[in-house]
Formats: sequence, structure tokens, C-alpha cells
Amino acid sequence: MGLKMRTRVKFCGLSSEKDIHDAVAAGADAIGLVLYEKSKRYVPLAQAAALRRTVPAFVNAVTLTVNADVQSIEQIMGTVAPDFIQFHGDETGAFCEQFSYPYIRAIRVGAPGLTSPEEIATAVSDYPSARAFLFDAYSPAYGGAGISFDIGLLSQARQILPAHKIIIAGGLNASNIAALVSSYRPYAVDLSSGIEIAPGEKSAGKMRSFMLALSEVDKLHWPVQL
Ligand SMILES: O=C(O)c1ccccc1NCC(=O)[C@H](O)[C@H](O)COP(=O)(O)O
Repeated sequence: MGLKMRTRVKFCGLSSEKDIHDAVAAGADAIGLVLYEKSKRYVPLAQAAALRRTVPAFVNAVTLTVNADVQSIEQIMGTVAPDFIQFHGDETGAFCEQFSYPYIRAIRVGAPGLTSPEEIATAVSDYPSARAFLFDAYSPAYGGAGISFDIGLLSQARQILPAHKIIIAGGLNASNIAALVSSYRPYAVDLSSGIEIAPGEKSAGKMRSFMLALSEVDKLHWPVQL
């Protein structure tokens, strides 16, 4: 991979056409639809399919599931046809690989068995076809908790993964993105709580503020060799 001119962004947990319009207008590269019933950002299958159709060309649609069964995943593939499925639960490598569908594996840093650089690197090797790994903070709610993790724990994973397979998530917002980009220079970032007024309620203003803060710090670091 060549030069990175800017940090890619996925805004997650969008649940209306307006959210998607606002995210695209702000400059998001990808949007996430949460098909996990226990989430405050849950969208049912039919709604996810309708929302997916409003995502314009050159912006990726990502569906997110937590420990969904095979039939549900197949329904999502057939009905929503996302660009990527994001597995955000306790799914094994074999489970994720069986669909032969582009997927992103979430690694919940700090979960039992994912507390050291060695354990995290080992976990990554279980998902050979993953298009990317979304490193998130561990929370009992599985995700969207607005909490960060110690990025130093990715040291070994970073040695074995190409840079473009690393997405950083967990508690990101307009106030802390500059520090992350300056210190870590991630290929891509993902956030949900940081662009909300209340859980599940997205804010166009916060999306714009985030993208502005990111573009300011990106400019300082152009170009970055990946
Ligand atoms: O967003 C949710 O409600 C959610 C629920 C269960 C599993 C994953 C979930 N979100 C996944 C994401 O990709 C979030 O953007 C990621 O966890 C970061 O969230 P935040 O810390 O709120 O920015």
C-alpha cells in the first residue's frame, strides 16, 4: 500500500435517512447499521435494507451483528447486501469465514483472553480473510459504549497486520481524535457515541466537528507511508 493522505472514517449506529445524509455530507467513508436487538441503535432488517439503499456510491455500508445465527447472517447478506459484515460478538474465525463474504472482525480489547499484546495478536490470526480488524474497548454491552482502550496493547497486532487492516474505535470524538492521529496514524477510525447528543441520537453538528478536527490533524501528517 502506498501513501495515506487522510484517515478514513466510519460513523456507526445510524438509524435514519437523515443520519446517513448527514454522515455522507460530513465526509464519512462508511456508515454502520446495527442489527443487534439489544443496542439502542438497533435497526430491524427491513429498515436496514431500506437505509442501505440510500447510501451513495463510493460510501461503504457496513452491517453489525453480535452473535447472530447463520440464518440471520444469510438474511442480511441477501436483503441488505452490505459492503461488509462487521462481526462484533464472540464469533469464531470458522463462523465468520463460512459465508465467504467480505467481513470486518471487531476485537474487543480488554475482554477476557484479550488483555495482552500477545493474546490480541493471536486472536487476529484466527480470522485470515478479514478485510480489516476494528479494535474497540471491551464493554459488557459489546460496543458503542464510548470508552477507550490502551492502544499500546496493539503493538504485536500492528507488526503482523498491514496498516490498512487496522481500524481504531472506542470513545473517539472531536476532542481526542488529534491525539490519536498524531501518536498512532491509523488507517481508519470508527465512532458512534462521539457523534451523538444522546445514545442513538446522532448529531449532524458533531459529525461535522469531528471531520473538521480530523482534517486539521491529517494535514499536519501528510503524507504517511502505509
Ligand atoms: O453501537 C452499538 O450500540 C453497538 C452495540 C453492540 C455492539 C457494537 C456496537 N457498536 C459498534 C461500533 O462499531 C461502535 O462504533 C464502536 O463500538 C465504538 O463505539 P463508541 O465508543 O461509542 O464510539
